[in-house]
Amino acid sequence: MLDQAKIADCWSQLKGIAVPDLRGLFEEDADRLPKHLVEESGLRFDFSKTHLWEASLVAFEELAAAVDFTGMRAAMFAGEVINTTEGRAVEHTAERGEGNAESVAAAREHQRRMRTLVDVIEAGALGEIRHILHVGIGGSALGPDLLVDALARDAGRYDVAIVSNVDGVAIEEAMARFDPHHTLLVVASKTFTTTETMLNAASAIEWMQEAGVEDPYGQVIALTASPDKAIEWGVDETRILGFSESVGGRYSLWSSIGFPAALALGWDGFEALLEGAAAMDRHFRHAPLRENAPVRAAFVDQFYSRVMLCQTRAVFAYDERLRLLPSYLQQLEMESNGKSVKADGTPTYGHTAAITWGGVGTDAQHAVFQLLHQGTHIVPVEFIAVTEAGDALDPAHHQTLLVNCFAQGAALMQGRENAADPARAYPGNRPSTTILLDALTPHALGALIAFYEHRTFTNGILMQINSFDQFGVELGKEIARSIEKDGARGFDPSTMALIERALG
Ligand SMILES: O=P(O)(O)OC[C@H]1O[C@](O)(CO)[C@@H](O)[C@@H]1O
Repeated sequence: MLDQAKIADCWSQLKGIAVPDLRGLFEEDADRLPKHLVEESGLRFDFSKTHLWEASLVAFEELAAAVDFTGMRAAMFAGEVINTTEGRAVEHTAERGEGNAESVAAAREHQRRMRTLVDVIEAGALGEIRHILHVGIGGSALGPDLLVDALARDAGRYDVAIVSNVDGVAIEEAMARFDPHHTLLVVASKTFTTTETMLNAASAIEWMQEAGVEDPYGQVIALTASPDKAIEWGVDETRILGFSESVGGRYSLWSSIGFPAALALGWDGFEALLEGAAAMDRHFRHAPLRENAPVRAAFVDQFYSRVMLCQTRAVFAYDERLRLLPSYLQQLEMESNGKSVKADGTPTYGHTAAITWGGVGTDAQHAVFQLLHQGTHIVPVEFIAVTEAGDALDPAHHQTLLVNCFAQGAALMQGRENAADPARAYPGNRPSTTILLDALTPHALGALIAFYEHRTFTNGILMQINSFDQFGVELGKEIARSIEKDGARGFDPSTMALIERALG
């Protein structure tokens, strides 16, 4: 049983600590930078431009002890049922070889089948496959999409489209591009019941049938934790790649849900991704809290969200290959921690997940950075950049990209006074974190994504939230089903009028 009075005391203590000026923090402590840097797996996490200092770190360490952070972390890796509202263990790390032995062995067996299928497809056993049409949504799309877009854009192995939206415009675009005779249809759904995915999958089958593909179901691979449902739908058992129920949707890119990435990258690339994540798992498990990147990042998140009452956090990838990272993080962070009750069902203290938003640099500089520099909201910013260029053009491109990234962090902190012309003054003292990757390899991206997963989990623990359920998405789905079934009956006048006007 946690001591709630002690936890409340920790929060009061955190709120009572003076918030120093960022510029002053550097002036007062010549060693500030090394004290607020963590290096792991070719990733450098620079937390020095945030307002945390010795007193706040000590207070967060006390909070971590009060909420039994180490106990919760050990329970996750041991495969205990920490997703209590759904009665499940949380075992995405087993996919990377870190977890209880039985779950790791089960994950390895799933991976063995996945690898075989990658080889079989490469060998042409399913015909000449040129295109991969992956249909899935949420965690069954965002992760694979990020991986393929970041790592396989030049791999040239297959042309991959990840289609999620139920709006037919989305799948039509892929259909226009692909030849149905040479397309592998990958249906990704943990539950194999999600409306959007099942509708898109059915339309893809129709598209193949209309084009005269003899056996469209012979070109289907199902990625799911519900194999019975996939069989019922028409997929042959040999082409179903399973994964465990204890791997959550938004944590599932390491499992068979990552299949299109394994195809596009090749198995070695996919394995390197898993190894990078495993390296971050070990770091998260064993590094002391002060030197632990996901933990330090969660301290920063909690500080801005609950102490400074910032409602959002912004993530800017200064690398075109990571342009999908902000949307991936939106699901990971907001679906995990956007809750109002603690794991025990009682109301939470203060804000929970910040609203994650962002974009790519340098584009965002010419759009939203005005608000970051001079607006009234304080937004903790996260910059992600990569030392090694992703392009082969004039090095000026990459140099300009990096220079701009670092300049923005400096400008946010430094500010500039201008008493004579307030419109041109910058308050400064605005926080940012910078994550710098040596190179965007599968290993490094695996480590980066695992870092975000563990940071999200740590945030959940510090807030005493169960980060692994998502009941908030259910009500809207239920109402949609009821409208489909019964039409505009029994709703408020606004909803009924909309239904009648648009749907008749
Ligand atoms: O993989 P499935 O079962 O189709 O679910 C897709 C997504 O839907 C959600 O359940 C939310 O509606 C996500 O958590 C999940 O990633």
